[in-house]
Amino acid sequence: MTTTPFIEIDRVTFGYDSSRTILKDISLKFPRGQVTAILGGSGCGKTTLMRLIGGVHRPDSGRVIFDGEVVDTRDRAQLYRLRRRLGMLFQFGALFTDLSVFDNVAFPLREHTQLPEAMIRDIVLMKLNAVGLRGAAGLRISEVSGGMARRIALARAIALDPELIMYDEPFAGLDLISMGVAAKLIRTLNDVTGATSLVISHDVPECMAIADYVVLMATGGRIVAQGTPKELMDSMDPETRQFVRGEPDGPVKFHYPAPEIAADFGVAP
Ligand SMILES: Nc1ncnc2c1ncn2[C@@H]1O[C@H](COP(=O)(O)OP(=O)(O)OP(=O)(O)O)[C@@H](O)[C@H]1O
Repeated sequence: MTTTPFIEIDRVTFGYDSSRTILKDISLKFPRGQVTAILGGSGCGKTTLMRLIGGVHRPDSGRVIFDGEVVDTRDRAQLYRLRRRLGMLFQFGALFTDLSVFDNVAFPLREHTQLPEAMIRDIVLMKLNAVGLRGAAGLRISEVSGGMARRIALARAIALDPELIMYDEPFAGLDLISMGVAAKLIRTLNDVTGATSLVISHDVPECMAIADYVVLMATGGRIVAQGTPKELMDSMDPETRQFVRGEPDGPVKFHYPAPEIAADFGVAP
């Protein structure tokens, strides 16, 4: 087994405009074949990090290294090759509502390969089978539930056998059972396909249950802690504890700084 990370974020700083830095001097490594979860509150820069890995944006400084190759957003040929090896599941990964479940999963295969239709059929059914929805191939998107839609989007994301699968908030808006199904699927797909997975989420228990390695990220892309789920659960660091245990107050305050409550309501303290 090689020790070279599949993805390396090397001292990356990035802002959408010069007035605000979203990620500041971040370094991370994602090992091949593992599920890494990046946990963090809303707006801390998780999706931005994923976009940088996908070559959507260019870091202001630092490098993103994909399987030993520095990602260069100006190199169109490289980007095309890179994206072919990448499956991205966005938070609201839009399915084509006027197409059937089957045609949604077949879409990337028809777009990116010259495979004959008979082979596309076999691959689509295999991918749908992997997410437990082979029987739903003929349904229209309007006929499926939210949890099913998420699984169809996943089948579509793995249609081209990506080496890296990135999930943006895969558990958002799912009920507990669908959440458990989604979590187990991410783990299983990673293991059976030999892919490397990156899960971006704020659902602590689900990520702790399936990830090999967890990174805790705070505002400004600051890395609070990283380690195995067990290491983080056992951590005595107050900020890490607050994060993984979901305690409302700790070093990160629940209340935005405000005057004393009595002063705001005009009553004597
Ligand atoms: N295209 C954009 N242009 C300008 N600012 C953006 C853009 N996309 C995101 N931002 C800002 O960058 C910051 C980080 O956003 P990002 O989506 O990476 O956070 P996140 O951790 O994924 O949050 P969430 O969990 O809410 O999706 C936010 O303050 C957001 O408003």
